[in-house]
Amino acid sequence: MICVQGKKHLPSVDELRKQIESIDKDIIDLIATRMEIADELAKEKKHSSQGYWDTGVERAVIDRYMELCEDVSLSVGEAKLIAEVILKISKERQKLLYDSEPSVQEKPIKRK
Ligand SMILES: O=C(O)C(=O)C[C@]1(C(=O)O)C=C[C@@H](O)C=C1
Repeated sequence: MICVQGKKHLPSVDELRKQIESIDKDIIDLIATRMEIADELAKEKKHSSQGYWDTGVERAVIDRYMELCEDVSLSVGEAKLIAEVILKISKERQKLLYDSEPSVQEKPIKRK
């Protein structure tokens, strides 16, 4: 709620849509940054001969989202759903990268 000259002013539909638009931009920026970091992680895991998916970490990510929702207006189910969608995208990208990025052994040795 916005106060104009001491009077309470209920935001209009347009104002609320503007707020949502701005938040959507932040969400996309943050998710894209998270995906870029997960891409890097996938490359590092491949270079150190680790598998690309880790179900233990995935469980911890979902639990983290479910705990984080306790302080905000999201239900546990909603937070879990968000975590699952993010993990689904992250894992698909990791698999693609893992399958395309050459491993240490496969990388050509640079000779001078
Ligand atoms: O922590 C990792 O090992 C990651 O690769 C990141 C991440 C994630 O996006 O949170 C992605 C795939 C794994 O299965 C688990 C977690």
